[in-house]
Amino acid sequence: MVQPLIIRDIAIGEGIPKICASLIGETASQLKEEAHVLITESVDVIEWRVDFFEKADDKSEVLQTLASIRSWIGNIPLVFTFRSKKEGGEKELEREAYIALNKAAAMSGYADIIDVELFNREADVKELVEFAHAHKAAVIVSNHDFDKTPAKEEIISRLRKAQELGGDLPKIALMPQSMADVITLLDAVQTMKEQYADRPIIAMSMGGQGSVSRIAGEAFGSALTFGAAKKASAPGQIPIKNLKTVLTILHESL
Ligand SMILES: O=C1C[C@@](O)(C(=O)O)C[C@@H](O)[C@@H]1O
Repeated sequence: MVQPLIIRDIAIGEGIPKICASLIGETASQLKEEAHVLITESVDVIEWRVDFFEKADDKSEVLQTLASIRSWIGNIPLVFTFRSKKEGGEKELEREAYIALNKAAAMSGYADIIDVELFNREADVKELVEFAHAHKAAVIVSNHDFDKTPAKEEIISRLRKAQELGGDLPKIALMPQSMADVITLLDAVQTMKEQYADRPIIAMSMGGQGSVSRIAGEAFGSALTFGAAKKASAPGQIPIKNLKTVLTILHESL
C-alpha cells in the first residue's frame, strides 16, 4: 500500500499526479523571473536545477540563492537538484563537494526535498538520506539515462534499490529508442506499483515518444510529472497548462 508523501500542503502519491517545473536560470535574476512565471502557472512543486546556476560550485552563493528562492515561492514545495553531467546535467562536482552541497541544502530548511543520484557510492546515498531525514528533508533517489531504456527487470531493480536505500521518492527518467521502450517503462512502473512499492514513485520516458508517459502517471503509477514553463529542463516535457488539462481529463475518466 502506497503512503502519500506530504510536503507542506501537497500530497504526492494521491489523486492527480503533481506537476513540478524546474528553475534553470544561470543567475539569481533569471531565477527570480522564472520563479514568478511558475507561481503564475500554479505548479504544485518547484525544482531548482542547481547545476544550471553559474555559481553552482560556490556553496555559500548556492545557499544564499536557495534562501532567496524560498522567499520568492512562499509555501510551494522545493526540490534541490544538482544533476551531474553523467546523468544529463550541466556540471560535475567532486564527490565530497556533491555531498557537502546536498547536506547544506538539506539542513538549510529552505529545500523540502533533495535529489540524490542512485549511481553514487551506496554508502554516500545512505549517508545523504539519513542526514536529510535527520534534518526533516525528504529525498528523491534518482536515475537517468538520456540514451536508452534498459529491460523491465533492470528498471524495477533500480527503483527497488532507490526505495531500499531510503529514498522517499524513487525516480527514473529514461530515453526511449522506440515506442516499445515507452511501453517497457510503463510496464515496469505498473509492476513496481503493484508488487513492490510502499511509497510514491516517479517515472518518465523522455523525448517526444515518451511524452505519453508524462500524462499517464495516474493510470500507471507515477506520482509526479515534470512540465515545461518557458524552457524545458529535459526533452519531451509538456507545457504546464496543457499538462494540467490532460491530467484532469484522465483523472475524471479513471
Ligand atoms: O529528473 C528529472 C526529470 C527530468 O529529467 C525529466 O525528464 O522531466 C527533468 C529534471 O529536471 C529532473 O531532475
